Amino acid sequence: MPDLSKMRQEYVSKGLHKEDLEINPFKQFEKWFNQALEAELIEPNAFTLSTVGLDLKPSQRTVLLKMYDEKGFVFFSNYKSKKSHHIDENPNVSAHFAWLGLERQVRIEGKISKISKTASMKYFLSRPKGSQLGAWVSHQSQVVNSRSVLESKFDEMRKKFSKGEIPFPSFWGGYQIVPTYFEFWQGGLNRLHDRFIYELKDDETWDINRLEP
Ligand SMILES: Cc1cc2nc3c(=O)[nH]c(=O)nc-3n(C[C@H](O)[C@H](O)[C@H](O)COP(=O)(O)O)c2cc1C
Repeated sequence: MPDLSKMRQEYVSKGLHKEDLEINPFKQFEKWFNQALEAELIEPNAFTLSTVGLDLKPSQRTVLLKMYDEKGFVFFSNYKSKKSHHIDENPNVSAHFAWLGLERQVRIEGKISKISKTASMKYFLSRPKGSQLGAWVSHQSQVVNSRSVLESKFDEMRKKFSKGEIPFPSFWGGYQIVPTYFEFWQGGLNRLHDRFIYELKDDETWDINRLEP
């Protein structure tokens, strides 16, 4: 095994200052997201979604952000997957974007719910046919004996839906995370990183505070 204790990245960015922050965390997210795009980071819209079910055991997985606005952050998934079972049991989730090429991370916490069927359908219809069929094929998070089972099912579905549009699967759709908390982290020299949190207050404005690194 390589000596991991010697792996050390010095963070050299100019830091994050309170006066540079947007008052609105969605605007701050947008600013950083655009910079992640400009920096051509790999899949900047990929984030880690954490859920906790009734068994209180946390679980994480990567999903892709497909839309965001000041209402929340949207991704799509199978509504019968492990994440969905957790979400049915407990709507409190967290999202984590690691933009390491910019020495940044963003943490978001909030409540999640399904988006409307109409909005899910609209996105489903915009997907490539292969992805649409993939949604039909996968009983996401269930055990399958072999890859060939999936490939045969894919062929079966392709034949079944060869004419016209592929119908919308009722067990698939979008989720929206509505944040109550954001943290923007910027790596700093000598491990003195900059961390700013935004917490939603009762009057719908956001409290901004710096955290120790
Ligand atoms: C880069 C990347 C992007 C992914 N995007 C999604 C996604 O948008 N939606 C999704 O359901 N799964 C996505 N996955 C797969 C999930 O990480 C996960 O394997 C799957 O959703 C099942 O998770 P669960 O068993 O916890 O429900 C992605 C995986 C990777 C590595």
